[in-house]
Amino acid sequence: MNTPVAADARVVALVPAAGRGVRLGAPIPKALVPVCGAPLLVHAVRGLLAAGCVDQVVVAAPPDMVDVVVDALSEFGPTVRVVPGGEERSDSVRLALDEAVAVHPDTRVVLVHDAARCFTPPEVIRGVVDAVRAGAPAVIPVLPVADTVKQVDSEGRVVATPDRSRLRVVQTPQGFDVDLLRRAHDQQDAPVTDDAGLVERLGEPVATVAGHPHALKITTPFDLVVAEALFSGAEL
Ligand SMILES: Nc1ccn([C@@H]2O[C@H](COP(=O)(O)OP(=O)(O)OP(=O)(O)O)[C@@H](O)[C@H]2O)c(=O)n1
Ligand SMILES: C[C@](O)(CO)[C@H](O)COP(=O)(O)O
Repeated sequence: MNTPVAADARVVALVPAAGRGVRLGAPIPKALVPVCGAPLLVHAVRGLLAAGCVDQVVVAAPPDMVDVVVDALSEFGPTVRVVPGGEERSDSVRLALDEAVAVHPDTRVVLVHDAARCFTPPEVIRGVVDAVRAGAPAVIPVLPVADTVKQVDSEGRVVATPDRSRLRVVQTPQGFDVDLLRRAHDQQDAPVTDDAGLVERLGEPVATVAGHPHALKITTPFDLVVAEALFSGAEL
């Protein structure tokens, strides 16, 4: 554990939103696709700020659509900055981190939150921030696995059945001590699907807190239907 972070230390949320959304198959980048009356990205930023523990948001936008994203987020004013994203998700995170640290060198806690998890409940966001503030250098929200999971080989043949009680599904936001996240990204040597994965490669501990089914990642058209059904009546 690190020393607890001062209660007034700056918390910045990085929002990678530069993906194309190939699996969703929409004609525009996924972060700009409307759901429940607003683009995914707008819901995601609104949710972060509504949690009451995030001081600044830095969004990584599709590089050819920075102006459109700035426009879509204009309601939030200077609390939200937009930078061009990169080729891979981790590139987008690194570029947003560069911006956050350049603009606010006093940042201590960094969240990394998928635009695609746009209905993440505030208690999940607060749970992650509280755990980092308490001294955990890396924190991820997780859910237990409901199905049996098999490991297969390249031909699709089952090679193992991992013990389900030790498996977790990982969500965002993932929270980090800023220096650890910087170090993890500076030393990235192979592709990775989440930021905690980079921290694990450094041999540093990653703590877990409770995730929530509503923090689902909108990935496919089915997920969009689920999100509309779950949240269209909600006050967003
Ligand atoms: N180069 C990239 C790729 C992804 N992301 C972001 O990372 C988050 C999680 O990625 P995912 O849900 O896989 O989005 P896409 O990469 O857009 O989806 P797909 O893989 O279907 O194209 C999304 O908010 C996405 O916008 C990003 O900022 N930069
Ligand atoms: C970061 C993440 O949401 C944790 O589950 C996930 O790994 C992102 O994966 P994607 O393929 O970039 O959506």
